[in-house]
Amino acid sequence: MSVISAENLDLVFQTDDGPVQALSAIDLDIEKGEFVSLIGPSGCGKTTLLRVIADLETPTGGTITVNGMTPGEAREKRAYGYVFQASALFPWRTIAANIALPLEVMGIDRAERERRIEDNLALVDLSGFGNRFPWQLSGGMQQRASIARALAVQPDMLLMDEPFGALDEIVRDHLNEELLKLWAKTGKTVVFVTHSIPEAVFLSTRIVVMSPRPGRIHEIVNCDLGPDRPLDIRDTPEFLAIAHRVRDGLRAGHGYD
Ligand SMILES: Nc1ncnc2c1ncn2[C@@H]1O[C@H](COP(=O)(O)OP(=O)(O)OP(=O)(O)O)[C@@H](O)[C@H]1O
Repeated sequence: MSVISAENLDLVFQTDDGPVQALSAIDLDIEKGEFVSLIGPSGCGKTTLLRVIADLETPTGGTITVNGMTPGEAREKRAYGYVFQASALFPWRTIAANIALPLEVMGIDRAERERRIEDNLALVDLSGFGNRFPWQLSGGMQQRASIARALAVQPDMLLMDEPFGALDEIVRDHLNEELLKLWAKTGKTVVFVTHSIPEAVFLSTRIVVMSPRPGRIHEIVNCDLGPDRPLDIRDTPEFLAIAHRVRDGLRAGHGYD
């Protein structure tokens, strides 16, 4: 069974300047354990699609199921963790208390909360940083903490909206490697929004190339580089061929030429 199954999905926002068609005729199936990136120019509907999956927006046409349920039911069952572009950690709470917050809301007892905090801090290589405040950590560490927070609710799926977009190249490379390891270790399904072709090719099993006005899927590119991907795989002909194909798809979708 697909973890996410969208059929003929449409979303029109009503604005003061008239209707904006953010998504048009989206057909997409994502299987358990896949790492799928959404890539495309600004305004092509990547975030909107992620928000529809997360039940933060309601489509105006078509159907979508998440784990066989409506997005609303899946949200209630905590089927996913959401990681935003900025870490969205509460500055007045320590890292541990930030991770604990959704667990408190879920009514999970203190001992289990502490166990999950420790386990997930270890998973993102932040053991010992639980008592720090977000502002005491670097941007990359804050993003790792927000990944730990998303994982602590034990979701089947991670929805990540340009989580590393604001970080410098070297930190981003490092976090890409860490995320890949985490994905291999946990087997979670990941849906990942990015503007970066190398990031999408490095991380994904499939890349959904979107085009704007209205936001639609232009092409889906398979990325069969295998699970073992050191950073220097980016210099191999196989990697460059996939990157080339994604770039061609983005160009064609743009309608420049
Ligand atoms: N709440 C909203 N109300 C009205 N229009 C919206 C709303 N959210 C998004 N849009 C519009 O829908 C379209 C798709 O936006 P979306 O943020 O999904 O694109 P995106 O591909 O994620 O862009 P970016 O890469 O810049 O983040 C854009 O034209 C945007 O202006």
